[in-house]
Amino acid sequence: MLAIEGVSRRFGGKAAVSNVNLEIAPGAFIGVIGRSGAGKSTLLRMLNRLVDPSEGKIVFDGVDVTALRGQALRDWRARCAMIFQQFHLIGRLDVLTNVLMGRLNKVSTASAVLQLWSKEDKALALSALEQFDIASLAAQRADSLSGGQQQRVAIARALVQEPSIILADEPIASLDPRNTKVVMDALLRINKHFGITVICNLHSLDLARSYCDRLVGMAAGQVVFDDVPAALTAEAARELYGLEAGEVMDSETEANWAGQTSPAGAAA
Ligand SMILES: Nc1ncnc2c1ncn2[C@@H]1O[C@H](COP(=O)(O)OP(=O)(O)OP(=O)(O)O)[C@@H](O)[C@H]1O
Repeated sequence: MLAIEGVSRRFGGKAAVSNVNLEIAPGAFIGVIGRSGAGKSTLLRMLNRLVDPSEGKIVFDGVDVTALRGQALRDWRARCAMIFQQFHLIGRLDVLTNVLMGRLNKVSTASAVLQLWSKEDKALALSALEQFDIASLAAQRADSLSGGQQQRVAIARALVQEPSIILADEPIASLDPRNTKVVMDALLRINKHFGITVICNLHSLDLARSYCDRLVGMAAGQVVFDDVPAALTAEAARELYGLEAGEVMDSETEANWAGQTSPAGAAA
């Protein structure tokens, strides 16, 4: 169980996240939604300690992760893998080596520096690529891949960390609709097949409703909605997004929502 207890983060005098309290059960697929600047990225970054809270605690299975230092903090970051909008691969290295970077925390410093990967690590990395139908790209330079392929490599790299949680910060923001579906399906597969908790910031409400089993809506740093997707009515979404509502839900979407009681369209 991941518990976020009274967590806030200020930058200067400005509160980016204010007194957030959430309990997240293992195996959940959570969509964090809300308008630009609502505090979604800051919340995710605090979970794996890229940003430290100004107040409050984050507790995972009884351990206060906000207090971790040194190797214990590195272990937590490996258990709480992060996927970014811009993939963060090393372009000049081949795909397999990029995935193996996810094993860095599991090997000795000497092996890591010399990139002496064991057969087992290589097999694991290849198998992760196979999960997402990109094993044939293993020897290619990462920067020769399409955006959707690069994001799948980033997801494979996260998977070989053997994480308990995957944090995805707008993972499809720079992808076209076809690659968006491929990448969201990959996250759903990780969630359903491996039981890994996924917490995903999403701009598109349709995707959030289709793929997630719980939506956390943020506004001005606070959680203002926390429920199953079917509970997010068009009216609640308009309140959440204010002037941005037109961008994230068109009139056709609103009409669909009116009669919809359960999420649809996601591939298992
Ligand atoms: N490192 C920082 N220094 C100063 N202010 C910051 C920093 N990071 C975030 N903020 C501010 O905190 C607020 C929340 O930002 P955050 O990026 O968490 O929002 P978001 O909901 O993820 O937005 P978006 O959807 O646009 O990415 C914003 O006002 C932002 O300008």
